[in-house]
Amino acid sequence: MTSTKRKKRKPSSSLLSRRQSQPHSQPALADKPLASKVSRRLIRAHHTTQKRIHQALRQNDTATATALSSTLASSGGLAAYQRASVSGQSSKRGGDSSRVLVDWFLELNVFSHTPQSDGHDHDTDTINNDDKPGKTARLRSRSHSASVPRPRLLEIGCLSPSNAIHAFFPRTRRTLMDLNSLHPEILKQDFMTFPVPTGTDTAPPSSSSASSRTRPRNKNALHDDPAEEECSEGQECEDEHHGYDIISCSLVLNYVATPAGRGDMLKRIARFAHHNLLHHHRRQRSLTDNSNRAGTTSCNSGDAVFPALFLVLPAPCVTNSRYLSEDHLQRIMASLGFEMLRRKLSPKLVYYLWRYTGGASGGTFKKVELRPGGKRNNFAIVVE
Ligand SMILES: C[S@@+](CC[C@H](N)C(=O)[O-])C[C@H]1O[C@@H](n2cnc3c(N)ncnc32)[C@H](O)[C@@H]1O
Repeated sequence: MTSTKRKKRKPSSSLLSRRQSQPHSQPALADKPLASKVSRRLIRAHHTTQKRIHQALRQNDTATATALSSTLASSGGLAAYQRASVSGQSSKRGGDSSRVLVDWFLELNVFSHTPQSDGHDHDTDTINNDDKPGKTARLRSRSHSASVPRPRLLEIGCLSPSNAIHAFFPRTRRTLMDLNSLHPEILKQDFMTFPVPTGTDTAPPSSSSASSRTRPRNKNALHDDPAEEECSEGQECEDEHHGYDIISCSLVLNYVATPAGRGDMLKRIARFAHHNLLHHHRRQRSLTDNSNRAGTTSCNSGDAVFPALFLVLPAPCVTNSRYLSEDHLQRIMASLGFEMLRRKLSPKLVYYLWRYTGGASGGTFKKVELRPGGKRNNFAIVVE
């Protein structure tokens, strides 16, 4: 008897390029996710080819590197990879890793309320026009007092500004970036060349200069955001110089092709966190001084959490690697000044919330075999 089973066709590179449309039009594609097998295959192939390109370059084999790069480009390149990742993020597939961060923030009392069902955090959203005044006022008074600055998010490797966490960080409080921007709000920016906030070891720079140094204008932005310039004279303009309270790096570290490149990314994240920590210390000192003068006590639950890093990796990177275990990752993170606050392991992903304490133990971490075994992967992080 002949089998009537029909083989599913792989999407050809021409199909992928047809699906690839003009810049910033991809969010519409997220509505039509690729089949999960297809997206997994695409993601794996992209990672493998990138790794081979780096290996070839290391061996000065430019011919192979060029050939591999054009293969990657002809199969859709980064845009196809991102589309496959967006498919993985679709709610039908249980994607959007940021929901875990939202749960943790609510649990840690970083936010005292859930955002409105319209997806806007009315508590902090200064650019919302169709808000009912009464509701906004109630939420505001429940949460932020004038002395508690609103937290700011930096998201590395962002595919969409509509994930769960974004409802808590309105546009004026978030910087979203990616090597390839899929949305006008997302900066087309390599995090590794994004300026570290200045004044890391000194007093904070003046608001206007810091603003231009730490937040390059989004060339893709639809319009300038007036709230960015809203600090009036004499008012402490926290957001202009305090950097980022939470850095999200979800499924980005594993995108970096080399172990040393991953270490460099973590080191750079630590520099951003360090800048923010100094700000928190300064603010805490001034709050304590004010409280002492007024005979009151003040506290902010964000101070027990921020600056922080939300890190998400494919689970096998830590559960089944020859070169990285969770203990080893903790040692690396401690060397950079991070302590683990929360951790969640799902069958596919591992999520972490790390608080930056500033107490970096230092040291270097080479690629050393920790767990031998034929069925293990080679994911590694090298800190030099
Ligand atoms: C698998 S996607 C992850 C998307 C999303 N954060 C998630 O959790 O599903 C990885 C993204 O990281 C981006 N990326 C990798 N290295 C980057 C860098 N140095 N700077 C900015 N974005 C980067 C890639 O362009 C890609 O879109």
